[in-house]
Amino acid sequence: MTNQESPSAQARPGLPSVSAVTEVTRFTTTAGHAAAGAGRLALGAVTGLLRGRPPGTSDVAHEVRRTFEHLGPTYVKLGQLIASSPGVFGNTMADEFETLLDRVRPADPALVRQVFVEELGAEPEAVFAQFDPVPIASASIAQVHTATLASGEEVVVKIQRPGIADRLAPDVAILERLAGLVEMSEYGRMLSARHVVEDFADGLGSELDFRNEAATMAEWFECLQPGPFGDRVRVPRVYGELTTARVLTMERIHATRIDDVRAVRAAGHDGVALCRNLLLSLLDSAFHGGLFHGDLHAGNVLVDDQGKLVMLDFGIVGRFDARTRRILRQLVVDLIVKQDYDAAGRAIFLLGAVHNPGSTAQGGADIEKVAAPLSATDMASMSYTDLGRRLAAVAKAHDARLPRELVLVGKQLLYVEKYMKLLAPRWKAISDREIYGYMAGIMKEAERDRRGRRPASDTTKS
Ligand SMILES: Nc1ncnc2c1ncn2[C@@H]1O[C@H](COP(=O)(O)OP(=O)(O)OP(=O)(O)O)[C@@H](O)[C@H]1O
Repeated sequence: MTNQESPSAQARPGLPSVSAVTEVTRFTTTAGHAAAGAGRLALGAVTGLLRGRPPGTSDVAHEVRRTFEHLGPTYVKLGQLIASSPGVFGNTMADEFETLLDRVRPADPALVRQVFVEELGAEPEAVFAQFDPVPIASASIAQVHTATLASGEEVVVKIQRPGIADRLAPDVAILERLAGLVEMSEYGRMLSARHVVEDFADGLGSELDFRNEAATMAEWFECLQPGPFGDRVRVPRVYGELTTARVLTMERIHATRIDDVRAVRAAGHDGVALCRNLLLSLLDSAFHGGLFHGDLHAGNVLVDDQGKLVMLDFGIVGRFDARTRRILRQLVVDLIVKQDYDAAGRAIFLLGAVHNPGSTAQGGADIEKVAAPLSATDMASMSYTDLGRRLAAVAKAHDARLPRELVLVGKQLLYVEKYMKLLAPRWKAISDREIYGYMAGIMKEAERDRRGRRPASDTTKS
């Protein structure tokens, strides 16, 4: 989209002030981004969103979505978060951004083919018995083609978008500057926007090498196997000999997206069981495996015909070392079970989130104000947006910045919240027997940690 095609930001209701847009645009131009003109509307909208004024009309949402798509992978990822968080960004935006989950405009077919040949040394038709040049899905980093092996097995071939590494570098420069602006807000400061962008940049190299993704898929699956949820999840089988830095060949999964409520119900799956399994596998991989999926948007969470969750796209993951896991276990017990908010304040301090020494004394009382009302509610009906606002106020008072991994877990909980509202709106997670049992187990481990014994279920080392 050219700038002339873009509607003027001033003319649209619900968009941020002209000065905010100009301010952000100045940064995009300084960073030398090729699409800086087209970025004005998108970044203006982001500024509006951060100020709590999301575009409310569908035509504005449509323009912003098109601009995000045009601007490339980083903005597509941001758009995927918007699509999956109607509670934060509103239904109009979430619905419009839906296509960014897996229906982004495909890249030039000749260039895609060139990537494949550079990686595997032959044309796709020479490698596979059948290869479909029209992708079945196309998202931020890659597009996905179906193929059949000579043995007859159906596979998908994930091919990296051509030239993506070159497009990401200027995006990061813009995001770094934008993060500086975002940190002027309470929310942005608490979420350590600059650290999030730094980590994002650090992680890009790894995400762009699909061999890392293949290894992480196996590691994630293995880390859940010792626990009770290992047989409720799946990852596609990877074909190592047909996988390189920019091509990932794996088993083709025939399954339903978790947010396709009608299809999930028609297949006879239990919405409560699916949400419970997703939540518990997230908690168990984080608490015990030390490795959790960091991008649970609906394009990446499928339900197979057995009712198992099939997780795709391990490009973004979070990791907790053994010490952090111990502190988190203690934090859960202090907050949810004992409601000992002073101890919770100390745990948050230990996580490195609080930078203002001496602030922990008041911390317990402040945490109580945020956490106490939660014990009377449940996860499905709780508003994470309200919770976020209350947390931001406390964080401001204590100069707290959440570690990147906690921000990432929080983002996954927003996704889980969305699926709960769709599939199990009346389910009370807090009084669910299995979740209660799981939490009781965490409590016992925290007690063992406290006595200095290493819990048997700690499956990874720090
Ligand atoms: N093994 C598979 N079987 C069937 N479909 C798949 C498989 N892997 C990926 N897909 C489809 O391709 C889409 C994009 O794949 P993937 O999420 O791995 O790409 P990406 O570019 O890394 O995406 P993202 O923007 O989420 O990071 C998925 O949402 C899914 O629809």
